[in-house]
Amino acid sequence: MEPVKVGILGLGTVGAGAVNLLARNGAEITRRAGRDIRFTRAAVRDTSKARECSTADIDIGTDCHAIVADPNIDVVIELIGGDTEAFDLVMAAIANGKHVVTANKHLIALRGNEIFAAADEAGVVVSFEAAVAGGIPIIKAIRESLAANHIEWVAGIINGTGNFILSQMVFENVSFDEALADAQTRGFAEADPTFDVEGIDAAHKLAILGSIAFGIPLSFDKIFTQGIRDIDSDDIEYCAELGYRIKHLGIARRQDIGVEMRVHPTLVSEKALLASVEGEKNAIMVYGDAVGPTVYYGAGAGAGPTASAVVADLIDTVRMISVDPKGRVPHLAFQPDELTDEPILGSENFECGHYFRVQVADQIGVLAEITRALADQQIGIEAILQKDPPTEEDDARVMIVTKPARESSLNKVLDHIRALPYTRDGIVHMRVAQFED
Ligand SMILES: NC(=O)c1ccc[n+]([C@@H]2O[C@H](COP(=O)([O-])OP(=O)(O)OC[C@H]3O[C@@H](n4cnc5c(N)ncnc54)[C@H](O)[C@@H]3O)[C@@H](O)[C@H]2O)c1
Ligand SMILES: N[C@@H](CCO)C(=O)O
Ligand code: NA
Repeated sequence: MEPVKVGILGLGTVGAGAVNLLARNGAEITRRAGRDIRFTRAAVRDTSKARECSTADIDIGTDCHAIVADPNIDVVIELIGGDTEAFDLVMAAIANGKHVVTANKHLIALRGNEIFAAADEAGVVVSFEAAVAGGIPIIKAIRESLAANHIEWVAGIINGTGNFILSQMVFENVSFDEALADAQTRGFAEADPTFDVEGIDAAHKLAILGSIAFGIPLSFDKIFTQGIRDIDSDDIEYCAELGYRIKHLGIARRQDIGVEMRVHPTLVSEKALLASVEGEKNAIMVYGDAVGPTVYYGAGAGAGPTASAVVADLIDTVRMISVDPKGRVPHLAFQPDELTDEPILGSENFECGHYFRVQVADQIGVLAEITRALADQQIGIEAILQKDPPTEEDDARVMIVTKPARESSLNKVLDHIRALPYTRDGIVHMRVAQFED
């Protein structure tokens, strides 16, 4: 049989990784796919630039549009990133009847609904395993292996750069900016690293996870998103004393009234599995009603791990080229006409434990006032810690971890505390993970 001919858009970290991987494992990949796979064309910005892969057998040019229009190309791999040019190219590839593999979570999170509708219409497949948690097979796990479950929640560390920075701050005493620069040098960070530190990249990935877990359309713009920039090293210390690590998590969770979709710094019990995930590693927990909690751990970024997912998608694509489109795994796990518009809840409806730090004048009765405010809202206390602040010696810092409570109730407590005469400005609030593993 003729080899499957593949065109690659972009030969950066992931593109070069994919070329190297196919070159290294080509014979074994053919045994799995049932056909030879060849990278025949690639488009790059600068043809004179040295590449991290051999390009001897690849026809290299600068015109992505020529590749997506080439009748000799069966599959297009999009690895240029972004949601503008990449969108036009993916849509053109689909219109030309080509299957597409992409690692671009930004593109899928923002434009996936349109892309999948066009792909279904054209009878082609758009695969995106590499887009969420790089090499960890989380898309396949949720879409296929857990397909019999009612999925109740998904929670995970889904940005390697952010987790790397937090690990460096805790264990190496490195500053935020130094750790970020290190992550950039190592090739984990996005082209625009604010996507990593402000939680946007994690929100892109959570949009995809929530959609395939719950059967809802991609809803990136409704995700509550906070990054890691404002995490204070004092809170890292206090939380450690209380038995928690601060991790940046993406959480998608069902409630009776809708779906929570949130990305934020989260206190995780130091005994929980996610607490021990360090550096650029990712880990995702998925809770299905039949299977219970499951965990997926591994490299969420980098050339080799991401290429692992890209090439696996390519093999899957080759295997199903001859399959009736109606018999293929649906792009968003549920049949396209079975997606439901469940409400995505605002933060006032989040239900979880809460951590807050308040600085007060150190007077008799202050702590009693704070705990009374919590009791008035029926919020239980999990732990309390009191410390002297680094400077103002007549003040005290009080840190409280609550039992799970609706955030609107917690906000009433914080408003009450803020209005007390002895409360200083700047209450710190973070949410606490409440899942068991
Ligand atoms: N690096 C990772 O660890 C990782 C992991 C998962 C997903 N991703 C995603 O994979 C994609 C690629 O990431 P990367 O790390 O390889 O980025 P990269 O910056 O290393 O490579 C992208 C390449 O595309 C080229 N390019 C951009 N526009 C082009 C155009 N119009 N024509 C030709 N070439 C063009 C750039 O010059 C660059 O060489 C992104 O969507 C990224 O979010 C990356
Ligand atoms: N910048 C991303 C790359 C993988 O998607 C991260 O750090 O997780
Ligand atoms: Na993946």
